[in-house]
Formats: sequence, C-alpha cells, structure tokens
Amino acid sequence: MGVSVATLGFPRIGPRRELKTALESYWSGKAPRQTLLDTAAALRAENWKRQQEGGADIVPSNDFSLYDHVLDNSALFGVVPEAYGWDGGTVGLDTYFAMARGAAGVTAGEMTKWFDTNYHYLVPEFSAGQAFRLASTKIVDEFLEAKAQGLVTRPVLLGPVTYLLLGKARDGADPLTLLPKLLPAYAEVLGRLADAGAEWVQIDEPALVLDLTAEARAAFGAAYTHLTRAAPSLKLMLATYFGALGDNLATALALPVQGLHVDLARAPEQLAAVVAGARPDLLLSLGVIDGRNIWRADLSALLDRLEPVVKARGNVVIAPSCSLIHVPIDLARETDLDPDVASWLAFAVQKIEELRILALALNEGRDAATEALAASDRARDARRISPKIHDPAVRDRLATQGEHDSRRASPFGTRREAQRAALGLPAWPTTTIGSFPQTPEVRRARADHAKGALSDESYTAFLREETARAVRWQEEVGLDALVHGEFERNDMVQYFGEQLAGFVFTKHGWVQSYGSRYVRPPIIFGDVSRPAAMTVEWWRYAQSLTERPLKGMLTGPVTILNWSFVRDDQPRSVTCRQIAFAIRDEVLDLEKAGARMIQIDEAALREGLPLRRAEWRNYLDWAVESFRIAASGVADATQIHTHMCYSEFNDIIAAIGAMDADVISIETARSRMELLDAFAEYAYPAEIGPGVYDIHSPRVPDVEEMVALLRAARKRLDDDQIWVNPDCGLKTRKWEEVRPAIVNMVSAARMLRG
Ligand SMILES: Nc1nc2c(c(=O)[nH]1)N[C@@H](CNc1ccc(C(=O)N[C@@H](CCC(=O)N[C@@H](CCC(=O)N[C@@H](CCC(=O)O)C(=O)O)C(=O)O)C(=O)O)cc1)CN2
Ligand code: MET
Ligand SMILES: [Zn+2]
Repeated sequence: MGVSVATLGFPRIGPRRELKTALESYWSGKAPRQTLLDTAAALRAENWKRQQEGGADIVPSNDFSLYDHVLDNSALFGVVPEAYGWDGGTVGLDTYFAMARGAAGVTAGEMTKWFDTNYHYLVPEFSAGQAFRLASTKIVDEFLEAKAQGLVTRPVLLGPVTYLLLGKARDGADPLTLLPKLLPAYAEVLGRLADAGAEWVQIDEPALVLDLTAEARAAFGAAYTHLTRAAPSLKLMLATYFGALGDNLATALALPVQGLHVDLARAPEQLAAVVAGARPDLLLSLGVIDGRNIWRADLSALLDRLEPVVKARGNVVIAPSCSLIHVPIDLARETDLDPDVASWLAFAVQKIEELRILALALNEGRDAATEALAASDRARDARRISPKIHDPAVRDRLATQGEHDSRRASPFGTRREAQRAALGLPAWPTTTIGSFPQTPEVRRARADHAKGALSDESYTAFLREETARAVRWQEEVGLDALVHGEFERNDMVQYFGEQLAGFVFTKHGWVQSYGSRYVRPPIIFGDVSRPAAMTVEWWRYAQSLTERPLKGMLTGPVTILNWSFVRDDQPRSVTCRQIAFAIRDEVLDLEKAGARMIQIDEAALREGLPLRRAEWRNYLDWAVESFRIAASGVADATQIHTHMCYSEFNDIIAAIGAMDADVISIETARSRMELLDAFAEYAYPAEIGPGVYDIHSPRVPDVEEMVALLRAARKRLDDDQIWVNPDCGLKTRKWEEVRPAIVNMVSAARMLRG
C-alpha cells in the first residue's frame, strides 16, 4: 500500500454556502424539510466525489453536520437535556435545532470555542443520572449513503474521552465518571458500522494534545481497551490534532488502536518521537499539511522529512493536520486576488492536491512529480523575497516602541473619577455591544454597492439613514451609552482588515463559525499599517445626532489576529504588535474627534490562548501588551471599553485585569452568571457588563429573567461596578427580536435602580 492520502473532514458549507441557504430557508418556514435534507445529501455526495477525484484514498463520512458535529454526537448518544421534551426515540430535527438555537420556551444549549479555533460547538450537557443509548442513525446512514455511491468511507466519530471532557454535568460532577456508562453505547455504534461494512473508523481525540490529569489519561486506556475488544473486526484510526501529544505521547502510543494520526503542522518536532515510539504495526497518519492556515506548503522540505519515515515504515498515511473545516474550500474561485499572493496560498481543494503530489513523489520518486515540486519551490522562494510583505516604516515603529506606549497615564481609580465627572451616567448604566441587526436590506445594499449597482453616495446615504434610525431608537428606549450600529461593516474583523495595509481578502473564502454563521477571515500576508482613519466619520456622524455618549467601536489587535489567517514567516506576536499600533492610531483619532468612550473588542483574546498551560504566559504577555498599546494613548477621562464573548475567564482573569480596560462586557447569559465568580474572586476593580440577553438565540428574554441575572451578578460584584448589556452584538438578530429584548433590558436596569 505504500503511502496513501487521507482527509479527516471536509468543509460542509458548500462552495456557494448552499447549506446556509438551505438551513435558513428551512428555519424561516420558506422551504420544507425535504429540501434541506436533499441539499445536505447533495453536498455530501459532491464532497466525497471531490476528495476522491482530487487524490484522497481515504475519505471520511459523518464529518458532515447540519449544525455542529459535537451536537451530532450528543444526538447520537441521546444526550438531550430534559427541557427539550424529547420523547426518548430518535432525536429528530426539531429537537436537534431546539438544542442548537433554542425554541419556544427553551433556551439553546451553551456554545463555546472548539479548542483554539473560531469554530463553536454546543457543549454537551449531562444530567445527574445521564444514560446513553443510540438515538440517531446518522453515522451509519451516511456511511451507507456513500457506499451506495461506490465509496467505502472511513466514518468519523468524536472519541468518548474528548466528548466527555468537552461537556458539563448539570450536577457539577466530573463528566469522566460517566465513561463506563458511555462506552457500551460507543461499542454499539462501532458494531453497527462494522456490520454496515466499515473497515476503518476515524476516532477523534484532540483532547490528547491538552494538559491532562492522571484520571483523564487513564480514561483513554480504559476506553480503547473496551472499544477495540467490542469491535475486533474494525480498525481504529485515533486522530489527534491542534498540537503536540507531548506528555501524552506514551499514553497515545500504548492504546490498542490500529492507527494514530498526529499533527505535524502545529508540532513538526514530534515526528521523531512518534516514529521512534510507534509499534511496527501501528499505521501512522502524518498530518503534514496545515489544516488551520492557508499557506501553500513547501513540498520539497516535506519530502526531505517524509522520505526517511516512509523508508523505515513502509506503509504511511499522509493527511492534513486536522479537518479542513477551518479553511476555505477552493482557491480557484478567487479570481480577483493579487496573483502573487494567490500563488502562495492553498485552500482545502489545493491541500488535497498537495497531498496527492507528496504521495506521488513518495511512492514513485520525486522524478514523478518534478514539475509540481518545482512550482512549489518557486512559490516558496518568491514569497520569501517579495517586496510586498516588507514595510520598513512598520519595522521602525516597532523597534522604537517604549514602555510608555502600553501604559495609561493614571491608575483606574483616578480615571474612574475623571470618567464619572465627564459622563454623568446613572447607576446600572445600559448599553449594547455595538452591532444592530444586519437586515437583508443592509446586506443587499452592501452587495449592490460592491457590484457597482448602487453608487457610493446612495450607499452612504442608506447607511446614514440606518444609523440615524438606530440612534433615535436607542434614545427612545432609554439606553445610556449608545452605539452607531455597525451597519457599514460586513464583519468586525474583515471591515478593519479591508482598510489596513498588509491584508488581502477572498470573495468566496467562507469558513463556518457556528451553525449557519460563517466568516471570511482576512489573510495577513505583509507588514500591517493604517493608511487612513477607518471609523471616525461614522462615529462623528452618529454622535452628532445625540447628546448621550456614543461609543467609538473598534476591533482589537488580538482579535484581528486570531480571526485572520496569519503569515507564518514571523512570530504572531510581531504581527499582533503591528496591528496594535494601527488600532492605536485609530483610537487617538476618535478621541481627537471627541469620543468620550471607545470600545476595543477583544472577543477572541481567550480563544488564542495556547492549549498547553506552559505556553500561556508568553501568549498572554504579548496579547495583553498589544491591547494596551492600542488603548493606552488616551486621556484619563476617556473611557476604554472592551468586550469578550463566551470566554471562560477563571484561568486568565489576571491577564484580563492587566488589560486595564475601564469597562468590560462579557457573555454570561447562557452560563447563568457562573463566569462572574472569577471576577469576584480576583476582586476585579473595574466595571463589568455581564450579558443578560443571550443573543445567539431568537428568544426574547423577559424582564424578570434579566432582573434575576442581574441579582445573581450583584451577589458577586459591587452595584456600582455593574453595567447592563446583552451578551454580544445584535447583528445576527432581527429587529422584531431586538426591540422587545432591549426594552425589557432597560426595564430590568430600572428595577435595579429601585
Ligand atoms: N470573524 C468573526 N468571528 C467571530 C464573530 C464575528 O463576528 N466575526 N463572532 C463570534 C460568533 N461568530 C459569528 C460569525 C459570523 C457571524 C455572521 O453573522 N456572519 C454572516 C456573514 C457576515 C458577513 O461577512 N457578511 C457580509 C457578506 C454578506 C453576504 O452573504 N452577502 C451576499 C449578498 C447579500 C444579499 O444579497 O443578501 C453575498 O455576498 O452573496 C456582508 O454583510 O457584507 C453570516 O454568516 O451570514 C456572526 C457571528 C465569534 N467569531
Ligand atoms: C463577536 S463580538 C462582537 C462585537 C461587535 N462590536 C458587535 O457588536 O458585533
Ligand atoms: Zn461578542
């Protein structure tokens, strides 16, 4: 068999976002269920064909999902909280989407980041006496579906230990204690796959790249002994990704599985130890092509590393480092990209092609792939010396950076007095996080403008009208700190990237963020600077319409970095500092224009945290410093806000304190204010807006509910520290939902004011 090519997962969304369209039509009642199911089946068929024809020998199934693969796993094992009124049969679409998005009378499940990616999964919620049994046939159905199309796939199953570790038990128990009850259900799934004709199953255990307790490590041994015994005819490819196995390597190598996939993009250094420690009959799957970034690989360099391994082991699988859901689908559709930059890139389809070439060169010798290898060499060399990526002025600015660039003039106590005097806000001040609904009209206007069908003047006039309406409405409902609404922005990162030097953009490069929500991450290819003010005119216009303070609204450097595809030819910390100075320029321009409050969103600061604790310090040091560079140029009386979504703060509360923002708004509604414990324990000195409105759900929260959340907050914080706001921006909601929710929120604040 020699060297074969595998993929671990392929983007589900469709090259033209077919899945988004189908889901949203179904949810809005415009299309019947069958249309959604047909679209999904067509996407799966297309993906299988595309990967197979592109040169993948081993193609997955069950990597497809209508919403989220972790939620799929919960459905598979009947992990459905009582509130959803599930009848205990098969988990149907209504129950599935109710867990994902909420429904009449029930909130959606908690959502959080998938490891250190910008993908979000639904946190499995285990009840006190949680039982597990097969409640979905999706994994078997999709295997048979592919088989009927002539393809024996390698089904993907989220591994039991990672699944439990990603979940939460309602009673606070350690989810791992559920493992003995869960394993028989896993064994049953494997048995059914074997009966259906599967030969291999890919079982994903990315938790193996985390810091694990001794109990968790032991759980792997117990789990895989059980599973390999239960399905002896089936071969298991245990997939690890997003980092090095490190101190879990011995654990992984000791498991009685038939294959092990390792991430050699994030952790190339582990190759030698993996090869040295692997049993001769363990099939190694080498994740050499980066599934998390879009740079073309250096194929010659990879061959230098792979050839000795292939020689030593004979049979080897090569693969992307992880599922390809984290990269866009096809570079070929990007006809407007700068051709130089385009020649340095590879998206999902191109990555499979890179693997095909590698396998060809490994199986038949480099001569069999001379031309493709030469092209790869040329791209590598051209990129290295391209003048497009180097800007001496940016380099100089970073070189002359001093301590004072990252420190506010006075400590928080002093600033607070100055701000209270300048702003005159009531107790329990109300605000929103920045964006208001991106209605179909707003998006259509932007699309028309981009196509040239709407003139600059008409587009601006339209956006001004939207902004004016939003400002008037905020005054009417009685919000205290206003926003302009962000109607002019396509996305909070893309919008800034488009105005900064050093970035390029795709037209079709969508990547799933959660459910039917996608992003088009900018590509940072060169040194970053800000050629001109980016937001000042919009702020000035909106503030001119009201006496109340209106927040200047910016995305912070760490978030721009973490939600972009970042150049890999210099440390991320350097790129981040470059962005920080660009944002600092914007902050100072806003202040000069008269802004008294400036919000610098760092929604993604937490998610950039390395998965291994030993690496946290270094990351947090430069991330916090970058935020401070952006924020520290302003006067004491200028109030700096920041915002973070679904972050678990316990671990990094000191770093959040060190950001030294005057006000932070955070997501707390779905976690019932538990997140605030960290702030209380740390005695966080500054002001905090714990979200009281879960904006990820269409549900409108009522006054009592928000009052209850605020009461829970005041148990943990001082009254004069607390702001009242939603969890996050309102761009994904409809005005019909936002209006009553914000009216209720303002009423809730008034109740607390007494
Ligand atoms: N980058 C990023 N990451 C993030 C977030 C975020 O806001 N940005 N928020 C958190 C949650 N994640 C989210 C991710 C995406 C969206 C979201 O709303 N995405 C939109 C797309 C946003 C966008 O870029 N819109 C563009 C393009 C819109 C579009 O599709 N236009 C149509 C035409 C429009 C029409 O005719 O209706 C087209 O190009 O075909 C715009 O508004 O200009 C969506 O999927 O619907 C929300 C939250 C975490 N990670
Ligand atoms: C994902 S964080 C969003 C922050 C941004 N200001 C908004 O309101 O949309
Ligand atoms: Zn947010």
